[in-house]
Amino acid sequence: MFVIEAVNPDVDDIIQHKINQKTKPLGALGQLESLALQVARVQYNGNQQRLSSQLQITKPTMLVFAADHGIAAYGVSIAPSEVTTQMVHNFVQGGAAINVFCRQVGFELEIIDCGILQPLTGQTSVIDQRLGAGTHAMHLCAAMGLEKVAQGFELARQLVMRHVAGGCNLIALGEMGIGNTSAATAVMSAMLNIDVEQCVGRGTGIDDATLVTKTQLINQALALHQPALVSPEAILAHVGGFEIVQMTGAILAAAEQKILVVIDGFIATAAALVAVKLSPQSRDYLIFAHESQEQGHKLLLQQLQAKPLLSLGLRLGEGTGAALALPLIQAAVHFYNQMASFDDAGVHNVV
Ligand SMILES: Cc1cc2ncn([C@H]3O[C@H](COP(=O)(O)O)[C@@H](O)[C@H]3O)c2cc1C
Ligand SMILES: O=C(O)c1cccnc1
Repeated sequence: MFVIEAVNPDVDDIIQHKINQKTKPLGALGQLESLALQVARVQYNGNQQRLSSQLQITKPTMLVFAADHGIAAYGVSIAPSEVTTQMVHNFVQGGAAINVFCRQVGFELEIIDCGILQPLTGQTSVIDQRLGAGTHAMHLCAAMGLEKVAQGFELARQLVMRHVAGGCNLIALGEMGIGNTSAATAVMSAMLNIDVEQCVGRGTGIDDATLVTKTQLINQALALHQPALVSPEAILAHVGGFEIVQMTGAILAAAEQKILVVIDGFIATAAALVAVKLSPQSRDYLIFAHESQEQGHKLLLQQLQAKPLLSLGLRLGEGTGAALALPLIQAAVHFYNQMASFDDAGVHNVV
């Protein structure tokens, strides 16, 4: 369905040489160097002619996908599902952490209702891409039908294509959905065939008793659907969520459009895992912003061979870690564009 090409590696050596010739000891900008290489690979895509143009990040856009989860009614979170809608309202008012950080770093922010329980009433800036009023409780029946996955992918693709047509060349993905660390855990466990106990965590900060319930319900869901979990799409349908589906679609669409995608925390990384399973080529376009506090995130990142830029002990989601990573991505772009080479600066004799 998505046509995704890996980045063309033909000018990789030239890019790496340019980075190596900057006036600094070899490798001294650490992870910013691999980040600059990644941005340059994506933006030049093997094209010699393009090498003379500067790297640039244009209209960086944070897409926050919101949805509710049936399992949230069974005691897996610190908050009830109503808080999802309340937080979406907060996003619209500009008062949430993601609003603050997006304003600070220069991200455009767009909120997408993928299926919260109670849609906001009246005229709002929220994009309506609803797949339902929350998913079904996954430990009792499939979270959604398979057709919702295809529908969600297509809605996300149209959304990303609109942004690319408007001049955006970097998107970041965040989410809001009470209970969605449960869905992301189930997706991770099913995709990787790893025990739930190794994937599950405390989400927004649940206590020991709630963690026991959460683990048990996720195990129950996976046992119930086991025979049907035959493909990434089937896993999304049975134990995923509307926002996880649309984040997966947005990643695939961004890779199709050959633009960079910044991945936030555990839930967004679970969507990235599904996207990379569906299209290994999409991995080239992904920047992993941070390692969150969620227990399974480290293992999930390892499985994707991802080395995140930040580790701040965040456990919020919303795209907050991805927002905070934008200045680092810009720093990589700026050093690549602006730093003098040894020849330019007349600096020599560095071994
Ligand atoms: C007030 C509030 C604001 C949030 N903003 C993001 N999340 C985060 O917490 C949820 C996932 O955690 P769990 O699976 O434990 O419910 C998601 O909505 C996520 O974005 C929030 C959670 C709360 C309570
Ligand atoms: O890592 C995340 O994305 C995360 C962790 C806890 C709660 N919400 C999101």
